[in-house]
Amino acid sequence: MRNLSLLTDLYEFSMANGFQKDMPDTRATFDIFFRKVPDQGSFVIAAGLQQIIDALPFSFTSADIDYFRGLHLWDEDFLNFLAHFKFDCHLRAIPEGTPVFPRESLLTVEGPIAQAQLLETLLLTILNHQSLIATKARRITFAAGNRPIMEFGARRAQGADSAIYGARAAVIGGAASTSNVLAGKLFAIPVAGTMAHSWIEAYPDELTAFRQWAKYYPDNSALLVDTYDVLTSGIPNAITVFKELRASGHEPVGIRIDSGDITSLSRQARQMLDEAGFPKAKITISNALDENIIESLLHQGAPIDNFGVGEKLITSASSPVLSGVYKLAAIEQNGQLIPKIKISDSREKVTIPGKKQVYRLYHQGSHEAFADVIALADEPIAEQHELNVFDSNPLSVSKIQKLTQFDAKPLLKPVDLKQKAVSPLTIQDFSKQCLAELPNETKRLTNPDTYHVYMTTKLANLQNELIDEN
Ligand SMILES: Nc1ncnc2c1ncn2[C@@H]1O[C@H](COP(=O)(O)OP(=O)(O)OP(=O)(O)O)[C@@H](O)[C@H]1O
Ligand SMILES: O=P(O)(O)OC[C@H]1O[C@H](OP(=O)(O)OP(=O)(O)O)[C@H](O)[C@@H]1O
Ligand SMILES: O=C(O)c1cccnc1
Repeated sequence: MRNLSLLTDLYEFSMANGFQKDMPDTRATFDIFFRKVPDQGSFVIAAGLQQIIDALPFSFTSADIDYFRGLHLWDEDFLNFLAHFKFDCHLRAIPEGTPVFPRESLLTVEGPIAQAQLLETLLLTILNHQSLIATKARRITFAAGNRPIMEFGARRAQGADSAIYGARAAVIGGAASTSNVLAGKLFAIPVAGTMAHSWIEAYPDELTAFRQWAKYYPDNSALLVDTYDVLTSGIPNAITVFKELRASGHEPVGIRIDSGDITSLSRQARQMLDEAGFPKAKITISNALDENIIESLLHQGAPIDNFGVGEKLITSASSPVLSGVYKLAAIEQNGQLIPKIKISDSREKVTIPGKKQVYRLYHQGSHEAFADVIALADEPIAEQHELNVFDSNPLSVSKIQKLTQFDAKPLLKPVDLKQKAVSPLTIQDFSKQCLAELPNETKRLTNPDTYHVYMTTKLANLQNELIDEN
């Protein structure tokens, strides 16, 4: 495992140095949340917690300390603190795969303020990346209906980490497999693939190339049919080889089309394969696909069985940033909890103070979620029969609402840093169950209905008091 303890911004160390001198006994609570959902969707799929767990507890080696000393920024007292501190931060997090909404804490850190501050950048880089890609993958898998998505993005990912952890996140978000072998090995994800154009180009002709492939992989014969001409060369040659395969006792897998007008090519390919006696041969499509193209292709009636999706998924190309932030919510001094707020001219940027819990609210006795509510951690929400709340969106009309006949499930759970990793496919299943609980209209790809995130009146009052005080 790599040591990522230095993967942080310099200012975190500069602040930690001052905190350690001015308030060594102060504990702090920080929240991670985001304000906007990529692609104007309504939810984000939380992902990345396992890699945060893998990176903790963090500590510094003597080589790190020597490096810090060479920066000439901090005194020996602080270097000594960095060399010897005992990690004492406690994390609570919403489990990976859960759909989460703006302003909700996905993860909270409670610990000595200097240590908790040092975690900001590392935690954000992991959660922002994986949650972004899991969310994009979920959009793409929704568009594809029940057709499997193969994640093909490694070559176009922004570097090795994005390829590896992006593949993990893509599976959490719904991809069935990855072509990325390292991700397959590291995370026990199914690996899958076809062939590249180089295979066909390397042989004297397309038919020979297909025959050679069928010889080595008689049961994995997904032939790439667009190197020369799909309809006059690729499909007829594939059909010839499929007949030979069948004669030798093997059933062909299918074809992949990677260019041209996919609707007309897949339609004609389907007809040719059916007429040749191969109605079960699958048609796989790739070529800069995303959720919009996939939705359009299926709307046009293209008979596609599988999708290979690379660059637009692994980079979340249409919306490449999830701006999760790490904000101080409270400090604890001399046994007293003091809620903290960040005020801004922009209403959207005013933070929600205090140590909090996030609840998913269900219609009583059902699995139908209708809203979330952010509460102070010590409010007994689950036991209440009636709840007065405000919309947590500072841009909505601030009107009190009375909620009744609900069941409330707390989402933030204590994180065990020793917990064993579970497979991304298991997390995908969990994610699907959580998504099934949400109202359908909030899951539309375009203009989804808002899923309300409320805050309790107690929390809203606290926020208003702190705004008035500051
Ligand atoms: N029927 C269709 N409806 C909507 N989008 C399509 C359709 N057919 C293809 N596309 C998409 O249009 C884009 C076409 O891109 P491009 O022009 O690069 O492809 P191409 O020239 O056919 O292939 P290449 O350049 O890879 O040889 C791709 O994103 C592809 O997925
Ligand atoms: O388009 P993506 O969604 O990223 O899917 C992966 C792409 O990677 C391969 O292309 P390759 O690198 O061979 O280049 P190409 O675009 O010329 O086919 C493959 O043929 C797909 O087109
Ligand atoms: O296996 C494939 O077909 C594949 C893998 C990566 C990128 N493009 C295609």
